Amino acid sequence: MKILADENMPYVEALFADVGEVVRVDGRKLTAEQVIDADVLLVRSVTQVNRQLLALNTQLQFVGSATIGMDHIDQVYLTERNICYTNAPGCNATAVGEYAFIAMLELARRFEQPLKNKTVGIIGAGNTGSALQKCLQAYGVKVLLHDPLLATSDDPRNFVALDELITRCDVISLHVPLTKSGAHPTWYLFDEARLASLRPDCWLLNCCRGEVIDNRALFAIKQLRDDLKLVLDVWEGEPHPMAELVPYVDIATPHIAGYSLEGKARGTFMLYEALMAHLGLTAHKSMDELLPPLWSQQLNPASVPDENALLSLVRLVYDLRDDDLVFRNRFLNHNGFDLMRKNHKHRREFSALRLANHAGSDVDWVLKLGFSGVGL
Ligand SMILES: NC(=O)c1ccc[n+]([C@@H]2O[C@H](COP(=O)([O-])OP(=O)(O)OC[C@H]3O[C@@H](n4cnc5c(N)ncnc54)[C@H](O)[C@@H]3O)[C@@H](O)[C@H]2O)c1
Ligand SMILES: O=C(O)[C@H](O)[C@H](O)COP(=O)(O)O
Repeated sequence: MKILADENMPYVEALFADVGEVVRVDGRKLTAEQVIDADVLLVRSVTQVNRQLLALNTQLQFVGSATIGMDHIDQVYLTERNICYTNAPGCNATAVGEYAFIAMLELARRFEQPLKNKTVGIIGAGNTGSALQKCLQAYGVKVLLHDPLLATSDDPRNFVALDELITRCDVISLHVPLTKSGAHPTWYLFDEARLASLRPDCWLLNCCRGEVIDNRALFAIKQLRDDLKLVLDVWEGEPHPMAELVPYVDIATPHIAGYSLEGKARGTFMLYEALMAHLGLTAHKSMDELLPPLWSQQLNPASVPDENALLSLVRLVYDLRDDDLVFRNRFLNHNGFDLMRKNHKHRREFSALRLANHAGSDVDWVLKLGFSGVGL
């Protein structure tokens, strides 16, 4: 069995080598000729899996994408061809939730506006939106949710209309899939009119797909409104972000919000489990065997963190400023965006750090954020 796998997907050999021959490929440049004799295709968000890519292949039986987003997979075509396909829902949700939370703490410090006093609106309350909600609520920040699909499901949470969320929220974080059709399309959800309606001093974060915000309109509005603060991990037209926009973005990264080692390992592992099920085999490997220990696994904090100390604590796990700096220095280089993603040193999630022997303080909320505890 020939397994074609993106070169930037970790742990493929560890999990798939005894299922078949693993061949690594550059997912962005993958051609129909390379796919001709593949039985299994393991991709990331940069590979368009469609009629054109699979034109020469008659034996493909399984496509796995180690991502949450599915906008690069032509699901109708794969169904037509009777090819089994899957993604990895939720694999990097914690990473994205923690990224957005850390980004808010960074803005709070930089602009001297405590996060604790703000109301945060989450648009799209699925896996990544809920992971952010968990962090914010653990820290005691007021959260409003907008998700028209979940609002009409049996989800017990309260949801508000989009316009109400925009009117009431100081911070807005986007967590929707990119869709162009259906009852609630998200393509340019934040167009010129919506951007213009953001509250004074609003912080806008996009960790889902670049095209959910009209980037030209965003650039135009930033010329007029210095009060808006922006965190963009995703960009319209990746891998070529709009160069003029970058200097106006307060935290800018190359689509790596989901790049925790745990998230990446979980993504590959979910595909391993799905392929084994598809082949009728038992998945006997475990994800825990894959992850190395954190450089420092245990910390004995001096006091329960206030917002500044909390930021210092989360920076131990992930210093977002490093990724922002690298992005500004390199995004205009040839192939810069993709190289930053390829060479990204995946961070760890909060759970990799254990807080120990805390002197009788209430650390419950820190644990609820996702840190582990020892002897607390
Ligand atoms: N930056 C990154 O590294 C990164 C990582 C993971 C996911 N993503 C992107 O984020 C998206 C969301 O991920 P997720 O795991 O939360 O997905 P999810 O499917 O768990 O949740 C998405 C939610 O959005 C809701 N939704 C759909 N249309 C909406 C609309 N018009 N308005 C409001 N809500 C709407 C859905 O009902 C769903 O609950 C993915 O599709 C992917 O494109 C980016
Ligand atoms: O949809 C997703 O899961 C994310 O956008 C994911 O982090 C994209 O990363 P990639 O597959 O391009 O490595």
